[in-house]
Amino acid sequence: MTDFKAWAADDAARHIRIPDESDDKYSRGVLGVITGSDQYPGAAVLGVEAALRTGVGMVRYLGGERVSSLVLQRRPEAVASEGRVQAWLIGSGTDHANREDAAHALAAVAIAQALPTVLDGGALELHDGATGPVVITPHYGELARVLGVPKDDIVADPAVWAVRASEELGVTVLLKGHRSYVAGGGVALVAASAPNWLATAGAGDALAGILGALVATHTAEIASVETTLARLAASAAVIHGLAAHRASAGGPLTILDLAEAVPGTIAGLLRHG
Ligand SMILES: NC(=O)C1=CN([C@@H]2O[C@H](COP(=O)(O)OP(=O)(O)OC[C@H]3O[C@@H](n4cnc5c(N)ncnc54)[C@H](OP(=O)(O)O)[C@@H]3O)[C@@H](O)[C@H]2O)[C@@H](O)CC1
Ligand SMILES: Nc1ncnc2c1ncn2[C@@H]1O[C@H](COP(=O)(O)OP(=O)(O)O)[C@@H](O)[C@H]1O
Repeated sequence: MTDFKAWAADDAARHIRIPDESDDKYSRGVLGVITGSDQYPGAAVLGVEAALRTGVGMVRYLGGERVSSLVLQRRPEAVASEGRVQAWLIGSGTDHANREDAAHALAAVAIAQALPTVLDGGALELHDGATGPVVITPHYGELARVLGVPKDDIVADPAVWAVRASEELGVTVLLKGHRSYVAGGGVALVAASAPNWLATAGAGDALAGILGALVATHTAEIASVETTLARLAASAAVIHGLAAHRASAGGPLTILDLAEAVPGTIAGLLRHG
């Protein structure tokens, strides 16, 4: 039985890259985002919103015309054209069964670039063709789909399945739930900072955006230290949970409220650990 280390606020605080005076938008990290679809355009908006509020040099959003337009309406800071990126976030708000859409073709090109990549939603299965370090962010139902096992098996022992999935697939796994289990690079971490109010549509899309930003701003560490992706994934879950608490204040929350709470959450972590 693997021992999971509890990942807390002070751990997450050590995984936030603070820009210094030599930084520019490229040196801070550019996150390429291929998310959303005509069926689920909101997922793209939520992921981009969360990534920008987590802190990144630039978000490059690549997707269909309608989704791009919604993303830009909400976040004119996003750049909707191809160019240099340091990391990818792919798949939130896409359907794994639809391999014909524009996003899928873009994703195939992206995963061949050997850059650190977050795979979510309909892109989880793309881990197979990826050439760089990958972190996948399934919920229990999605991990069951990816591994081809009954969802009840995952529900019965999520920690064991997170480790098994990481070993079988050769990726870092962030298995989402009330407790989120992370396994990869030989470490096993658990984050349990979120209120149950977070069980609401779009929460996972925001988590993927937060993680995408952390990954894009730590690419040198990811290349040199094998445990980095796992530590960033657990840190994203902690930031997500703490921002949910801040947005909730004991009551219901919306995901845009959560995203709005992310900068204050990070500032609090940097002040107090
Ligand atoms: N605003 C937007 O644009 C939004 C877009 N979204 C996008 O939608 C896409 C589809 O994602 P989805 O997970 O919603 O797929 P969906 O077919 O419902 O689930 C498949 C089965 O899995 C299970 N299951 C689900 N959740 C579970 C959980 N947390 N924990 C455990 N089990 C869970 C459940 O199984 P059951 O309960 O029936 O056994 C269900 O039948 C994806 O790309 C996502 O990004 C969403 O983020 C919403 C907001
Ligand atoms: N009961 C709960 N308590 C705390 N967090 C939860 C709970 N249920 C779900 N979450 C969190 O909410 C998010 C749900 O993600 P996901 O199922 O992918 O949602 P969506 O697809 O709607 O974006 C995950 O980050 C998960 O950890």
